[in-house]
Amino acid sequence: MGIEYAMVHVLYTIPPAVLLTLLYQPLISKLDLYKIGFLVTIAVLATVPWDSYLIRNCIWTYPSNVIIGPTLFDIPAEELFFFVIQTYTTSILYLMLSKATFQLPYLRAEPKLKRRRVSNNTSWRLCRIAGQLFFAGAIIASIGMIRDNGRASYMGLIALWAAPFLLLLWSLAYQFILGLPLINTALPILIPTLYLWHVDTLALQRGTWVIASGTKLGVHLWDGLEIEEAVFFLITNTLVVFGLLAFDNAVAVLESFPDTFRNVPSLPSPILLVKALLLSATDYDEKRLLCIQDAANRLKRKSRSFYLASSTFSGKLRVDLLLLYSWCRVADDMVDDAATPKQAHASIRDLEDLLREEYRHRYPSSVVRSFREHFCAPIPNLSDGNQAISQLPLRFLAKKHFEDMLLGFKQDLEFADPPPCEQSVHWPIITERDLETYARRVAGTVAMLCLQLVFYHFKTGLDEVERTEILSAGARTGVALQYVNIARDIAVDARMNRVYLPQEWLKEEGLTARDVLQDPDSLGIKRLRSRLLDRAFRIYEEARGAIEKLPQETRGPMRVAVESYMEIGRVLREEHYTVKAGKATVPTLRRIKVAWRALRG
Ligand SMILES: CC(C)=CCC/C(C)=C/CC/C(C)=C/CC/C(C)=C/[C@@H]1[C@@H](COP(=O)(O)OP(=O)(O)O)[C@]1(C)CC/C=C(\C)CC/C=C(\C)CCC=C(C)C
Repeated sequence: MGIEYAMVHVLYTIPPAVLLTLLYQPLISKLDLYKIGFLVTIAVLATVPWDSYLIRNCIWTYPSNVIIGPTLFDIPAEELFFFVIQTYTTSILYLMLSKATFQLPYLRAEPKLKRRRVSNNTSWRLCRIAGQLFFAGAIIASIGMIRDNGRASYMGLIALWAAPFLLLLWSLAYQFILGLPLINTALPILIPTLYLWHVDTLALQRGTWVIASGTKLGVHLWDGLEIEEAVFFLITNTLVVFGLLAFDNAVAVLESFPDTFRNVPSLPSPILLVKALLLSATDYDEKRLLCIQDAANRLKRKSRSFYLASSTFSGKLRVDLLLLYSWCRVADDMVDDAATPKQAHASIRDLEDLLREEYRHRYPSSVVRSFREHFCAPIPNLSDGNQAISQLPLRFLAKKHFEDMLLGFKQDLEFADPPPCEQSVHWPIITERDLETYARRVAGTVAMLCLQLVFYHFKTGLDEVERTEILSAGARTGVALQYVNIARDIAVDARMNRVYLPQEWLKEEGLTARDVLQDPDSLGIKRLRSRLLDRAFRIYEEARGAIEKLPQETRGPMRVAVESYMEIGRVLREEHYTVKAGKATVPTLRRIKVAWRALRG
């Protein structure tokens, strides 16, 4: 009896597992825990028979003075623990590295057989077949190595054990394995592999475990590391990561196609996961995928705050928030970027028509699909982003919020162009009340729509009164965010002949709207900006508590969404700050710190 193998865990495998757990803990979700549990169970079940065979046939052995004693099918307890801790640590690392990636857009619909042309998707299919041939070849070669019963036996046993699993996982999840960024696929394999190569070198040198000499090739990757050991750790980490990718691929299918997979539980059963993986890529709803891809690209390009926040949301809520963002962003840009006020008004009319049509046809659920197809097809004058609305669960989103948002955009158009002379200033924001109404329309509505999505996706157990209170706190938070937005953009808005600071306030400072247009950075205006920020933070402080009444899974992400935007307000209160494209921004590291703190609550 000895503790040498146990010490390998104490010194080398447990510390990284603990460290990664502490780092990832604020982000961990129930689905992550389920995923890890699933993978660890499969890893143990798949490895025990194989490892027991190797030990019983003396292909590798453990001197009795290095292990504590208990065994299962001749496998020492320390070895069993190795399967668990390696799978666990590699899984946590994978989860950490994949958190920021929104995976759904990596699903690709493939054309049906009749329509196949040489395209990107066809070359993917060729890659899939090439991979399948490679793994099938490895199986055949491994059988030969084992039959020879010589120095390649151990290598053959590794390959025969792993290659069928790899073949299966590759065939089911090749889209994710090939398509996701290397940081999500190669890195979580390579980092633990290199680390375990180092640990293995130490263990082999000390004789903690021993490989029988007649069954190994005798090739060393470096001094002290047998090639079989190197391949073993590379393959086991690949198996874990491919397993996780297949799991995520299945979840992505379940989340992307609510028409095919209805009422998906938050922790889908293994059978459901397999069903999702078996759905042929030729049956994917291509239009929906395009809408989701388009929304994800837009968010990444347009908003650093909401992009970071979106990575903390998960599941279908994340998809719907993206789609909502996309619609709001495109609608706002259509009005702001219109060449003439006439065109801007026409855009608003188009958006009103679209809303009316979407709501009119949405209610009978049997026709949802056909209309979804209709509205995801290009509509004259409306860009792809507008199609996002056709993918939202509109039955659970009040039409009035969208209408009010458009009313807010109409208010934007009330700023005269060219700027009016001082006496005839008839711009929309005269009093603080006007400002609040405007902010409620353009941002309070966004908050209420986000919350309605939360109520749709989660069982909250809240009654009508509590929901109304939360919606109202959300709307106030939206107002606070909009005030920060206005405080940040005084100069940018002035270039568009817009002054959102209430004229009453300007008057108190002895200023006019024209002064803002001419010198948006003057001292008086800076004072008004501080006043606006004070209002924003007061409102926010009063309302933010309502987040804690939301379902537990959404509290942290909601805090991140609002906190990372309010941080812009904190930056504006400082003496010096970074400005990008004329707008104050929060430096990346600070943004991450804010998100981290918000997640911890
Ligand atoms: C995580 C995630 C993907 C969230 C998406 C949130 C979402 C749907 C945002 C839409 C934003 C948008 C483009 C709206 C159009 C009107 C508009 C411009 C509003 C201003 C947003 C600022 O965006 P940005 O800085 O990119 O705009 P410009 O460059 O100036 O054009 C707003 C400031 C409004 C944003 C308001 C919210 C996201 C509401 C936040 C409140 C909650 C989520 C509720 C919190 C809950 C409780 C209970 C307190």
